Amino acid sequence: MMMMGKTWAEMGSSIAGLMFVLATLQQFFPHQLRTTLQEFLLAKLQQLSFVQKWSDRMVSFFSPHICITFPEFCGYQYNEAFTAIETYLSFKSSSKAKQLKASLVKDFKSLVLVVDENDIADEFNGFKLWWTLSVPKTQAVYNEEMSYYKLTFHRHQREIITKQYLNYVLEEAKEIQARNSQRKLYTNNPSGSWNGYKRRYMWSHIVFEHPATFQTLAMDPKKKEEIINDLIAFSKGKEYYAKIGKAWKRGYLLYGPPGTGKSTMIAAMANLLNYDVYDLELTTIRDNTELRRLLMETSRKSIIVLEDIDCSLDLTGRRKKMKEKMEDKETDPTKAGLTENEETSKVTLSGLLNFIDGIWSACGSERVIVFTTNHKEKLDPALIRRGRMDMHIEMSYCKFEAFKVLAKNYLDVESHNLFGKIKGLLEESNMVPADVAENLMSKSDIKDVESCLENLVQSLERDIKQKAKLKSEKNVFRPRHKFSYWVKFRNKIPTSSRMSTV
Ligand SMILES: Nc1ncnc2c1ncn2[C@@H]1O[C@H](COP(=O)(O)OP(=O)(O)OP(=O)(O)O)[C@@H](O)[C@H]1O
Repeated sequence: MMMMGKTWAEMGSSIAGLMFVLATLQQFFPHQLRTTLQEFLLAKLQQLSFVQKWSDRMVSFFSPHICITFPEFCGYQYNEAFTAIETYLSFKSSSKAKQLKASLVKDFKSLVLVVDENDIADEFNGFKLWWTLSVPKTQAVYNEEMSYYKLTFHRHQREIITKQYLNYVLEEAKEIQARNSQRKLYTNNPSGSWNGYKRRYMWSHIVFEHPATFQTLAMDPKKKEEIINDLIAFSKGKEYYAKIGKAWKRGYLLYGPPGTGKSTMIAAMANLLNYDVYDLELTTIRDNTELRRLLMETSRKSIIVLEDIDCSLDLTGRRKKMKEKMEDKETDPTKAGLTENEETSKVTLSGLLNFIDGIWSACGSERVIVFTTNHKEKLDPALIRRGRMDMHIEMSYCKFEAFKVLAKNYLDVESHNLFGKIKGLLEESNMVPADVAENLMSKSDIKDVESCLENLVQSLERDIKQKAKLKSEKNVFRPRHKFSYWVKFRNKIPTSSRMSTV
């Protein structure tokens, strides 16, 4: 093998040498001589490449080993086999490895050691095999090179490795992932920051640790049950979606005033389904192509969230407004108050529609898409029609059933003599769960149920008074414009009774 390596190295340098001579010839020799010499050298070069190609084939023919590679990406899509192998190797071989990395999982309860080596040996049914991790050395712009795992084994074990060992690795990885399940919260990097790096940097992530569950979510219990059932049916619906010929994904539109629990609901969904969350910031995305690439790089079993969709992108009026702004400021984006990304973002409504249910959206499955908005009426109907956003969920003001959940969460009480009064006040007021929760939070370490509930009663009473005051102010006739009011008023007075000047 050593000899073979030496021969290859020599052959490689001969080829490089010939290439150099060819390049030099072009500069210094007369045309006639140059052509003859060039033809001669090219023929030599072809002979050498031919020999090298055949020597490669001979080596692979006589080598007793077979290699399988598992790249990090297949096209634009993340290769989940890569992650599975990474998980398997990290946890399996940590007892033998000499270099380890430590990290904490599950609320600092346990320390996990993972392998930090590029060559790992493994054994299966008494056979030896080797894994090698290859990582690109450069981070060039649009680097097509990517990380991959290479598995090498003896050709006699081909059947057992391809049919049994690889399945075993995937199953083990699943189990390890379930045991140490750490869900992730991803956010897309602004175009500018990922442009110069490898594709893997399109999303950044942290461990997702939001504690909200449907149990702690304050809302009408019937509505809550309906949503839970819908989510569970979706997560078990692989065969159903295949049977009806629909991509396995579902859209939810959460709408309602601020503080009604839309973000809390998303966290509860993720915790119920055990999915990762991708928080997509539309305003930093350059164009529809980038949007599609982001989608391609999400994993299955995930919730893709577009919060405050009406604010993130005014899909109809925004570009016009920007154009006006730019014209005002003589094409200087900074003077126009636009960020660099705003200036260049070209995500369109059709791009977004394609993202949700275009042909690309079917690549990768078991995905939930959630839009949130405070103003449903502002959204383009095409964006939220049934089929795209399958379920429209109104998150509303806190009523008694929702209050009971908050009282249980915050004060550990299920009944109290103030509950009756609170029920009545909640019916009359428009207080959002966030404000109710704020009142129920103890200001000291000791949970004083009585004073928390009293606080809430007072707040509700204030809220109702304010509501009544606003209503009465609205009812008073108020001209929109003082001048027009007086013109209107004057016109109502008969001409005869108006003062006239002679
Ligand atoms: N329905 C709810 N159940 C339980 N807690 C809630 C609920 N609504 C609000 N809260 C509490 O209020 C806080 C703010 O709520 P959240 O961010 O989920 O509201 P939101 O509707 O997403 O608001 P925004 O529209 O401003 O983003 C939460 O951290 C949570 O503690």
